[in-house]
Amino acid sequence: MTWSEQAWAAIEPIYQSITEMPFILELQEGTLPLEKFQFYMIQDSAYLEHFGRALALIGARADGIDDALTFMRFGENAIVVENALHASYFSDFGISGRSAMEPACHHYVHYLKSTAALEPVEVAMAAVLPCFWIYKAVGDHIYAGQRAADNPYRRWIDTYAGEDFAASVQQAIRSCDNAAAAATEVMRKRMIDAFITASRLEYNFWDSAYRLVRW
Ligand SMILES: Cc1ncc(C[n+]2csc(CCO)c2C)c(N)n1
Repeated sequence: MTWSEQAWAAIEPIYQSITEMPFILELQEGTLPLEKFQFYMIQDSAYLEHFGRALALIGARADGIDDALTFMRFGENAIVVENALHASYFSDFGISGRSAMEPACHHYVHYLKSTAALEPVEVAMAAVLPCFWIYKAVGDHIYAGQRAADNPYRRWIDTYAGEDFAASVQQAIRSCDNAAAAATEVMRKRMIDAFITASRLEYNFWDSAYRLVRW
């Protein structure tokens, strides 16, 4: 079993719970209350900026030049996506300006940034992988199950079910598998633990948006 197969098996129950969350079900049906989507978008905008910084830091710390370039490009892309959000969704969904991070976003972002800065780089790579992989799986899941033709959240769904995104996800998985193959068993276990923690934080991010959890 490859490291990534092992990692996904470890978060399968978390992924299953994510697909059953009201936020995801209602996003798929197009019935998610606007206020909850707005909360999510505002928090995601802050998330993307800091996630981009964490990715760039992992790129700077990567052992090989290929991984350095891969993660620097991921970092750039996260900020480009953030800018695109501001340019399109924010006006479409009546959101303006930047907002402070609420607890779930704050926790997730700071977990990623401290891991990127202070943990071994392979652990940091594993910590950012759920962001790619869970979004891909959730995007495909929602895309396959959507019925409402006039879903107001359709563009969001299309973003993560697209081909370009699929290629990035494969690349992120490959980088982790390569790093794991060169690592000790203890390090591989630490990578799995980081992958599980970040997956829990993904769950929390959506759950807190649904419940509008503020400080
Ligand atoms: C909380 C949260 N987690 C993951 C993503 C997904 N995501 C954001 S940027 C990016 C690729 C970076 O190059 C991916 C996969 C998100 N939007 N919000």
